Amino acid sequence: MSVAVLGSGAFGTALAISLAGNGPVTLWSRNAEQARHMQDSRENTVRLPNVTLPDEILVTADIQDAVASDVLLLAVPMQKLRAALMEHATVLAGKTLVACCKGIELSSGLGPISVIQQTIPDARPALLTGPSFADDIARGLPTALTLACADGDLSETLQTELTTANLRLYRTTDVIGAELGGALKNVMAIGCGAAIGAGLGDSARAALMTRGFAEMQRFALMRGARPDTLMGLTGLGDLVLTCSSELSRNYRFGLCLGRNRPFDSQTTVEGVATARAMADIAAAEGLDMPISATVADLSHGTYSVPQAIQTLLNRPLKEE
Ligand SMILES: NC(=O)C1=CN([C@@H]2O[C@H](COP(=O)(O)OP(=O)(O)OC[C@H]3O[C@@H](n4cnc5c(N)ncnc54)[C@H](O)[C@@H]3O)[C@@H](O)[C@H]2O)C=CC1
Ligand SMILES: O=C(CO)COP(=O)(O)O
Repeated sequence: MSVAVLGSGAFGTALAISLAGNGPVTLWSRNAEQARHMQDSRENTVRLPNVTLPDEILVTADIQDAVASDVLLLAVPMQKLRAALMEHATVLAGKTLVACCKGIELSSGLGPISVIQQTIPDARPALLTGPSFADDIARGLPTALTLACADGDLSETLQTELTTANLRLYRTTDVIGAELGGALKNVMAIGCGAAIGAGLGDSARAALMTRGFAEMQRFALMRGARPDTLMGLTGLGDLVLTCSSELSRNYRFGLCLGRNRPFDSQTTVEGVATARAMADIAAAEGLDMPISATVADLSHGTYSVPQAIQTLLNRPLKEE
């Protein structure tokens, strides 16, 4: 089964490198100059520097090269997924499309699988998610991920085909749970980064992770996820990783908020839009999600860090 990756950012490049151990991989970039540079220099100097691209990777800006493959991995940010799909809707029709993004689309409140279903109705959608830094994958370090697909047979095929020497895939048919585990942990990572950045300490971070996880589960159950899915790699696993490592961009964004320092606006921080989407949906559904709402206000500049702390500490006392 041949594989192509659409999107040559940090994650797309890392996945292509790992998959190259299984055979030829096509890595598609929307930027022709960048594709040429990567193909010649054998490096993604912008998003994943200091890692050599194996010879098995063809980097191209020609979408026809990519859609010749059996499976297409979509490694673009969540808020860009719909535009990317719509731009190439004709050639993506009927394809197996594996979203690799983590987030909720702000304009629709939908996750990646639903966005694929809306834009390419006859595609076969799946999702690859879970705790993994692009840098770790690219360097060949061991990583375990979740492959989610509502079609059990396709799920097994993709699990086999996309497992590599350092990527171990677990499968699930709970696509809603898998989508939300990956999306919502980014919101909590921002909150934890802000707490550490503001000097609130590790105990505060543990409280935010635990109560944040309760919000993630509440939200996921409301949207129809299976109760145990978020206990796995896509929920708890990814929450632990991103709330405790400075390799996480969401966590680093939070650190900057907590320290009242600027953050590079070119860096992908999925949790900002997802926090807003999550807080808005929760409010509409009457769901109690104080940490998510606070992170949304903090990320969008409505709250200062001291205001956020006061808001959370002054809430009425309740049972755990
Ligand atoms: N970097 C990481 O360690 C991991 C990232 N992810 C997820 O992967 C997704 C992508 O993240 P990164 O690759 O890290 O981001 P990135 O910022 O490094 O790269 C994003 C890429 O998407 C491309 N892109 C943006 N809009 C596009 C469009 N309309 N059409 C085609 N290409 C477009 C950009 O040119 C860029 O190459 C995110 O949802 C992220 O949460 C998941 C796991 C790990
Ligand atoms: O999703 C990730 C790790 O699983 C990457 O996290 P960031 O997007 O915060 O860097």
